[in-house]
Amino acid sequence: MAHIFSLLPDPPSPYASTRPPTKFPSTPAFASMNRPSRFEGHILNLEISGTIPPFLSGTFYRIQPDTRFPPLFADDIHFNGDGAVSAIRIHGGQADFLHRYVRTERYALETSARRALFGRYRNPWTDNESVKGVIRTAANTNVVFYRGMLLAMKEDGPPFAMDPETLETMGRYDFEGQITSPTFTAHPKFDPETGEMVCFAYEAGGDGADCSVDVVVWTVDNEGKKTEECWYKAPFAGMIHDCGISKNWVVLPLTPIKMDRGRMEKGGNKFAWDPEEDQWYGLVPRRGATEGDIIWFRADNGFHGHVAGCYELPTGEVVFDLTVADGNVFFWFPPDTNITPSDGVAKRNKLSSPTMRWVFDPKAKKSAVEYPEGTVYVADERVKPQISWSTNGEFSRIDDRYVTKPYRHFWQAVVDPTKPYDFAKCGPPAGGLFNCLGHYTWSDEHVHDGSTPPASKNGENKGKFGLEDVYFPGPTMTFQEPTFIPKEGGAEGEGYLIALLNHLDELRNDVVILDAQNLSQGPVAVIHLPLKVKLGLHGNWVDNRDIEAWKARRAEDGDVGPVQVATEPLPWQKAFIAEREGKAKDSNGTNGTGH
Ligand SMILES: C=Cc1ccc(O)c(OC)c1
Ligand SMILES: [Fe+2]
Repeated sequence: MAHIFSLLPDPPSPYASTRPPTKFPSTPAFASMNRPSRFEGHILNLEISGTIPPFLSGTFYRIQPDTRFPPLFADDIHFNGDGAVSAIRIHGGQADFLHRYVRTERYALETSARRALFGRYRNPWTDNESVKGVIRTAANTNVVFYRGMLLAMKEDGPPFAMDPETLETMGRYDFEGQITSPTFTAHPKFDPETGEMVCFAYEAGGDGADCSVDVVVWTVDNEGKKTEECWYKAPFAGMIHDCGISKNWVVLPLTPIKMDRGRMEKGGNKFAWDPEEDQWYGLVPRRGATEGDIIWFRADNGFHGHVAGCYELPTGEVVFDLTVADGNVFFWFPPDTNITPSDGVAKRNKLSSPTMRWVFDPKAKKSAVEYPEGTVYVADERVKPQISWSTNGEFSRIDDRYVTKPYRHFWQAVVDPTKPYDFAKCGPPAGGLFNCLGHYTWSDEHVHDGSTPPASKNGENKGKFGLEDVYFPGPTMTFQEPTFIPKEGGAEGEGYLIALLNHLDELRNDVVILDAQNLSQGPVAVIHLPLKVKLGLHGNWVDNRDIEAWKARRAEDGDVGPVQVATEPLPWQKAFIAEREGKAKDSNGTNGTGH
């Protein structure tokens, strides 16, 4: 309940215009579960209902945007908030909590100024002059355990390395100088057979804010050495948020929300939804690729969610499963014409978001098409989903030991609008009505391990394609992305599911742990947080043995040694500095030898 004083207008004051803004906007982007929390801290021994299996020993890392200063623009969006990482440590049936911001460059500068300096989401033309040339990422989308560090990542900039134990930020990470692109994905994938990390970046050609169509895909091997790098041209400057990897291929879903430099220079949005544009899928070889090896497959308009599985059929075709919504999920990036943002929210809440299976043929015929920014290699035939499972969820996760392989199980945060919702207590469901957790099991004929034929192709094949096991906790709660915890030595999908639960009435979070094979029976344990960590994006479970083993390897006398963070500005920053110095010389005339 808002305190009465917060409802009053600020009294007139002669000083009001000389100080930075002191309040967050009263928009939905800053309300309910998304009202900034802005704390850091540690809680020893959280309250628990039920019983955490005693053999679970590890940390559930999570990240959420949590804006620190009232934004420069009152219509600012959730995705522009500063990355804040939670670590829920589980050991011996007990749980502790640690929560800290990622110390990005943005964090440091805004702290010194005690105010917001960076403007709109991924639009440097809206920034304070003093931060031009600064890496502006908020590192707020994923936290990935990588070779003994925790990488906080957002797709508009490089990752930042944190200490997995203390959550102290060590600095920007450039893979020991091997990766210096301006942008880097928040969804790298790990090949469980080879230990390789396959990762990519889009808008990667220039300074990371110039709407370039350059896409790059890398592999970093099990020793941390970059072994593959290949650059491609996309048909337009859109978003490529997640990816899929099979043994030999990478799939890059290009979503029809489009950047426009002219719009950005005028202070507008980074992206606009284009309802007329296709959804595209780039298929590239994982090894030895050259620019012309990409095949861009086109399909009817749709909005990509997150990827479940990706693998190859015995015939060599590539199966790619992800949720695809039938409209603009990011309603805050409306089309340039013909729609008002409020229209957008209403429509978003009516979208359906099934899990679609696409099957791409690496031998598909393609043509080189000349685009203004370069050659794009487009498949001659359009594609359709092979099947569409009406799961109506998002944030698909699988048993990560099955990345690249035929898999059977996936889990999602699920929207079931037929279940009761207590609007009086909760108001509109911030972040979407993800009121259920779902476990889905593909039936035998849809697990193509070589023993069963694929389903009919390119049909309008909609419905259920296996078992559904769904948990609905009640009318005042929604879920965030679930993460699978494998049971040691267990078969695929045997283990637990862990997720943040939002109490929309109390504005507080719990952490639920469920038997991954039996969600509908409800949690085996609920860890109660005494506060709200907000709505976040992604998380990962890291076994304590991995944390300990890497701690030893990263010690001064360990075989790998301490993490080496970036020591030099990125190439785009060096070019920016050189250009600025050049301009300064030209304008003040001190360079007498100049041209
Ligand atoms: C789909 C999630 C998504 C995509 C782009 C982002 O910048 C982001 O920030 C939190 C989140
Ligand atoms: Fe994501």
